[in-house]
Amino acid sequence: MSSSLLHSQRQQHPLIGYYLSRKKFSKLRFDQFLLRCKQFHIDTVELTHDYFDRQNIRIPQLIVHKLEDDVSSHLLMEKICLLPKSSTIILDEFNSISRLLNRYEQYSLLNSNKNCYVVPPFIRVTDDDNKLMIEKMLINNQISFPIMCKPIQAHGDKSHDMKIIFDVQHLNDIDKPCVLQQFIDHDGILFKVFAIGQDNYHIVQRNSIRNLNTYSSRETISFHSSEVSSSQADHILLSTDPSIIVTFDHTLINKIVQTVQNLFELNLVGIDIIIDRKTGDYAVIDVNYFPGYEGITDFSTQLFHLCQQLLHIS
Ligand SMILES: Nc1ncnc2c1ncn2[C@@H]1O[C@H](COP(=O)(O)OP(=O)(O)OP(=O)(O)O)[C@@H](O)[C@H]1O
Ligand SMILES: O=P(O)(O)O[C@H]1[C@H](OP(=O)(O)O)[C@@H](OP(=O)(O)O)[C@@H](O)[C@@H](O)[C@@H]1OP(=O)(O)O
Ligand SMILES: [Mg+2]
Repeated sequence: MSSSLLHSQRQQHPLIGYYLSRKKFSKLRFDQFLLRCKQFHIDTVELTHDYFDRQNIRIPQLIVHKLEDDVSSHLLMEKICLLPKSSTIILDEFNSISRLLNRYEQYSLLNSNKNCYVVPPFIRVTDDDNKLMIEKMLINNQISFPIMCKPIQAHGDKSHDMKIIFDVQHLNDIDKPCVLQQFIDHDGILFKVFAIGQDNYHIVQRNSIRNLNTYSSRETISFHSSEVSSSQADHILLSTDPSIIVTFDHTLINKIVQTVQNLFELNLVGIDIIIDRKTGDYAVIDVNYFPGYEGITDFSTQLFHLCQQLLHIS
């Protein structure tokens, strides 16, 4: 076969572009996804901030990304936004992702369609709000202590430093801007729902913060989310009672996933759910785009199937 023919055949292969941090690449074992693409004659290319500035490049039919909040990511994002909508599918669309980047907006959107779940009551605190104003907002929104203080920004390095505040006297401990949210006792069990496209999700159970109704100290507790809800978490706040068993209703979770995915229009999404031990309500406490998928052994295969589906190839 002549080299020019080989070249033109190669041009026929679909092309997937990807942009992930080194850490994310290795945690997801993304090399296995790339290998699968190769086996199925799908070309892949790692995107760099200047990829689209180069001559004679191929435009990917699909882009898989988890862009960071840095200059390279921003430059690349600008270029991707200029691509014709009809030529490239973006996994996931920036517009969809932007709906959850601010925790207050994320919770407000969740609140707009909550027929199968609740969102623990929350308020937004800006740099301009003083203690008195915050106290008033808490009362108006029927939020009682303890409360969670979460950075307003939902993703990135500085977004996972949390605090639990136990009384009004400690309201000065909050870091603004933030969201203050009612702490819900949930028997120290968290359900992480990892979706990979529509109608394909996995439920992973993790340890979480124990019930605080009998917690005696009023001192503010600070922690990083990963200390309490990652698979390796081992924090004094975690539930240590192995006799507590929390079961969940599959049908309800199914409904929650569908509702949340439709609201945010995301393929790669993680939804964190706790069950209120007093009311039995299912509370959505966090929505993450392109999460870690830890515990999902064949993530690369499932991502590959999603790409095939989106590209209409099999
Ligand atoms: N309203 C709440 N009531 C009780 N516990 C909560 C509440 N909100 C959060 N938590 C606990 O705090 C942890 C971190 O909260 P959250 O999921 O909002 O943070 P995050 O930084 O967005 O986490 P992730 O790393 O999963 O993105 C949860 O996993 C859960 O254990
Ligand atoms: O790395 P991990 O496995 O902890 O994945 C976490 C992921 O970090 P990564 O994207 O750098 O992997 C986080 O992203 P940023 O908010 O920091 O952007 C966020 O999505 C967490 O919810 C994920 O934890 P999970 O919900 O899956 O437990
Ligand atoms: Mg989160």
